[in-house]
Order: sequence, then structure tokens, then C-alpha cells
Amino acid sequence: MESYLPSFDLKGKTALITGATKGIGRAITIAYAEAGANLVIVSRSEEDLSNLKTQIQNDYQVKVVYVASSVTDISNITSKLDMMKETMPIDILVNNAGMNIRSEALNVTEEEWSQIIDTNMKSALFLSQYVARNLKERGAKGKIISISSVGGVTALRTGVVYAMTKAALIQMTKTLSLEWGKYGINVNAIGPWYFPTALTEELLKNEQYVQDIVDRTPLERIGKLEEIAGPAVFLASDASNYMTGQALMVDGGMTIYGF
Ligand SMILES: NC(=O)C1=CN([C@@H]2O[C@H](COP(=O)(O)OP(=O)(O)OC[C@H]3O[C@@H](n4cnc5c(N)ncnc54)[C@H](O)[C@@H]3O)[C@@H](O)[C@H]2O)C=CC1
Ligand SMILES: C[C@H](O)[C@@H]1OC(=O)[C@H](O)[C@@H]1O
Repeated sequence: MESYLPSFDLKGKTALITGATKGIGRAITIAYAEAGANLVIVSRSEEDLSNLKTQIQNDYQVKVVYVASSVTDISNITSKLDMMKETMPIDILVNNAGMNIRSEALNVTEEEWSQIIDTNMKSALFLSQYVARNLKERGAKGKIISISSVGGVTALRTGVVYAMTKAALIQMTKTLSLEWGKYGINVNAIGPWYFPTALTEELLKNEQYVQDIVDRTPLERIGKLEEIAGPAVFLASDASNYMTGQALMVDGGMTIYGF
């Protein structure tokens, strides 16, 4: 029978997600479990990680291990990954962990710079490097997905340093896809517009702010967490095997809204 429907399932694959216990990272983690992936979940809270592991293992027949660490402590994470790479070799990496301090450019400080830059960019590059080295050693194909933002391609009022990191993740995606395509590693990014998470909670309590978002969004609403998990499953699955170096804007149309 002639068929062109690719597989979206992740059975037999192992995915590492940073910032896995809250918000967009949690939605992606659970969607990956639903798609059959084994999971290596990374966040700072041992309690949150343990609770999420228990929830997932109660609901899905997948293996879950966790690494409690700041993503800025790369050597701590990679030393723990080294101990599990025989049993849980990483096939899919989601660079999700991120934060923002919304200072105007006239007021931003070096401390804010360092905190945002290190959290949003450092682990994305060095965890990608770690996973790619391991994939190359194994001769295995892999997928690397970084959570950027519409703020990486258009100007927002939510901080210049954050925007720089999100634009950088897109350029990192393009450069790594160029270098690693020959190893069968697909490197892509996702650029969300607003989704309801702890990161945006305070902003989305302001009715005028939400109206400003809606006024700039052709679909006239903010996103639902399952609507960011879908593209993340797509980019992790065989359905996207001929895509690399791309930044998928998951934005309700916001980035095409001229006037
Ligand atoms: N929610 C939104 O509207 C948008 C979010 N994003 C991006 O999506 C990603 C996830 O953000 P949300 O889920 O919204 O935020 P969130 O604050 O709900 O979750 C962020 C996760 O990253 C973790 N994290 C933060 N700093 C960390 C560190 N140093 N070490 C380890 N884990 C750390 C947090 O513990 C949390 O689990 C971020 O990269 C953010 O920039 C991009 C565009 C829009
Ligand atoms: C859409 C942006 O990325 C959004 O803006 C913010 O202030 C939050 O930090 C979100 O990431």
C-alpha cells in the first residue's frame, strides 16, 4: 500500500529536556512520554523532578531519570550523563530552560546580563556539543531542538539581553545544523509567542497587556501548552527528518503581522 504518513512516535528514543518540570518544558516532557520516549529530565529542584518522574512512570511505560542541576553547571550535568550514557544514550535534546529579567536597555546591569546569558545560552551550546559528540561516537542520528522566541526575530518590549539570547539560539541552530548535518543530526529551533507559564504569569494578569498581545496576533489569542508540544514532537520525530537549521515560529501569526 502506498504510504507517505511519517512516524510521529518516539518509542525507543531517549530525550533530554532542560527546565522539564514547569511550563513549556513540562508540556514537552509529557508529550514526549505520550509519544513513547524515555526521558532524562533536568531542572534545579530534586523534589519537582522526583514528582514529575513518579507522575510520568505511573501514566506511561517509559524510563525516566533525572538530573538536579542548574543548567549553568555544565560539568555537573555532563558528569551525571556520562554515568548513564550506556543505558540512556541521548537521541533528542530540548534546550528549553530559560529566564528573563525585563530591564530597559538604559538600565540593564552586568549582573542581569550574566544571569540571562548563562542560563539561556551556555547550556544550549554545551549540552548540544555533549549530545552531538555522543551521537557521532555511536554513529546514531539525533535531533536537537532549542526553545528560542519570537523575540529572537522581532523586537519586543521584554528586554534586550533576553532578545539577544533568543536570536543567538537561532544562529546557533543554523551553525550547528551546517556542521552536524553530515552526522545525521537535525538542529532546529522553536520560537513561541506568549504561552501561560510562570515566566509570563505576571504579564498575563494585566488585561491591557493581554489585549496588546491579541491586537498583534492574527489568531487573536495566546497559545495553549499543547500547541507548543505538538511542534516539539514533530521536530523530535522522523516526520521532520529533512528539516534542519530552521526556526519554527509558533506564534499565532504574530511575526507576520505587518499592519
Ligand atoms: N512562556 C512563554 O510565553 C515563552 C517562553 N519562551 C521560552 O520557553 C522556555 C521555557 O519557558 P517557560 O516554560 O515559559 O518558563 P518557566 O519559567 O515556566 O519554566 C522555565 C523552566 O526552566 C527552568 N530553569 C530556569 N533557569 C534554570 C537554570 N539555571 N537551571 C535549570 N533550570 C532552569 C525553570 O526551573 C523552569 O522549569 C524558555 O527558554 C523561554 O525563554 C519563549 C517564548 C515565549
Ligand atoms: C514572547 C517572549 O519570549 C515572552 O516575553 C517575556 O517577557 C517572557 O520572557 C516571554 O519569554
